[in-house]
Amino acid sequence: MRLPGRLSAAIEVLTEVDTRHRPVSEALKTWGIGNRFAGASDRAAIGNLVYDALRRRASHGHVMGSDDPRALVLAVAIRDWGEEPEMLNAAFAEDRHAPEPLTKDEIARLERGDDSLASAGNATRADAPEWLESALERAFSNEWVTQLRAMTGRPSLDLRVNMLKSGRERVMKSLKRFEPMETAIAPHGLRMPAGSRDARTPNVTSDEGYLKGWFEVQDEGSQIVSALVDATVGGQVLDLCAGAGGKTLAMAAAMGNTGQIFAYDTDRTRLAPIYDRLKRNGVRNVQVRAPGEGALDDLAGRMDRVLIDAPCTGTGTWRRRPDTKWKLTPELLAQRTAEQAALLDEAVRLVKPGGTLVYITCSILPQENGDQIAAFRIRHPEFAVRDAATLWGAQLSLPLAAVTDAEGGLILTPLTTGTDGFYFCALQRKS
Ligand SMILES: C[S@@+](CC[C@H](N)C(=O)[O-])C[C@H]1O[C@@H](n2cnc3c(N)ncnc32)[C@H](O)[C@@H]1O
Repeated sequence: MRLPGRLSAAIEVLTEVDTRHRPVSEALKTWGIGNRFAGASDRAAIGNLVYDALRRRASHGHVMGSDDPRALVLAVAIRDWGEEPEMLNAAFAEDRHAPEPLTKDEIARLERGDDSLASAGNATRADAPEWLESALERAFSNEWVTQLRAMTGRPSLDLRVNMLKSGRERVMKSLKRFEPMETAIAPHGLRMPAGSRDARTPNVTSDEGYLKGWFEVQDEGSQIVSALVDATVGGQVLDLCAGAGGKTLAMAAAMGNTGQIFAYDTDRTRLAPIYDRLKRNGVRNVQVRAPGEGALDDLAGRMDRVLIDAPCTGTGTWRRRPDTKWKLTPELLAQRTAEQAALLDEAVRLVKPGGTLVYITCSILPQENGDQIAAFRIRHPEFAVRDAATLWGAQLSLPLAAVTDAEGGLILTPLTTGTDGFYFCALQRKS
C-alpha cells in the first residue's frame, strides 16, 4: 500500500473507533483481518496514523475546524508526518484507494497550522480533556501545558534486563539490530527510541533472549518506581496489586531471588500470565496468592514492604493509550479514587511496625496521588512519609530527576524523566 491508501485505512479505523466506541487495538486488528493484502509495514503505518491522530485530537481538531476522522488523519499527515498538501493531492490523484482530495478550506487551515492555535484555550493546546484542566494545573502549576504537550509524543520501547539470567551487554548484543541504548536513569534498562512517520516498533518478544528470560518489556518509569520500593535482600514483600507481575519480577531480580515476595491480585485473569513469566525469568522467591477470602490473613503484621500498584485512570500512559485520554469520565475517576483509598486502608494491617507501605500509580492526577496520601495520613497518623530523595539517592546513580509534590511523593513524566507518568510515595509505619 502507498500513503494514500494507508490514510484511507486510518480514516476507516478511526471512524470505527468513534462510531462503535471500540478500543483502538481491536479496531486495528479487525481491519487487518478484513484486509489480508495489507502487510506488516502497512498495518504498522496505519496504527501510527491512528494513534498519532488520537494523541493530538484536540489541537489537530482545532486547526482543522473539525475532529472527524478525515480531518484528524489529514492533519497527522501534514502537521506530524511533514507531507505537503499539494504533493498529497497529486499522490491522491494517482491512487484509487486515496481519500477525496484536500479541499481549498482544508489546505488553508493546514497552512495556518500552529498560528490558529494561538487563539485556542489551554486544554486544546495541551491536548488534554477540558474537565481536567484544574487538576492538571494543580499537579504541574504553570508548567502544565508544557508537561501535557510532552505527553502527546510517541513512547519509546523500554526493556529491563533480568539480572537473574543476563546482563546489559549481553542483551544489547543480542538486540544489536534494533540499536538499543542504555536507559538514562534505570540501572538495568535499555531503550529503543520511537521512530517517526511509519516506523515499526521492534518485535522484541520473538527474540531468543526474550524467550530465554533475559529481559522483559517495561517502561523505564515502571523500572524506576520498582527500584524505589527498596525491596531489600532477604525481605518479606507483598505485591498487593501484582497483575501480570511487571513489578514483582523487577523486585525479585533486585532481591537476587532471596527473601519472599507474595504476589496477589483480586483478578485471576490479570494474574494468570504471572506463572509463565516467573518461570521464564528464573524467579524462585515469589509465592503467588490466588484471590479468595482470607488469602492474606497469615501475612498480617509481617511485611517489610507492602506495594500498592494501584488501579488508576492511567493518565500517565496517555502516550501509549491515547484513546483513554478522551474516554475518561469524572465517574470513572471517582470510582478509581474510592478503590485506591480502600486499598490503602486494607494494606495497613499487613505492614509490620517499621515496615513500609509503597503507593504507586501510573497517573498524573493529584486526586489519585497526593490527595490520597494526605487523606490516608489523617486516617493513619502512625505512618510517616519516607524521604523520596534519599530513596532515589540510594537506588539510582543520577541526581533526583523527578518532580516532588507537597506530600513528599515523586511524579515522573515524559518531560522530566523521559518516562511514562508515574506517582511514587513510600510511607513508614512507626508503630
Ligand atoms: C496497575 S495494575 C497492576 C500492574 C502490575 N503491578 C504490574 O506492574 O504489571 C492494578 C491491579 O490492581 C488490581 N486490583 C484492583 N483492585 C484490587 C484489590 N482490591 N486488591 C488487589 N488487587 C486489586 C487489578 O486487578 C490490577 O491488576
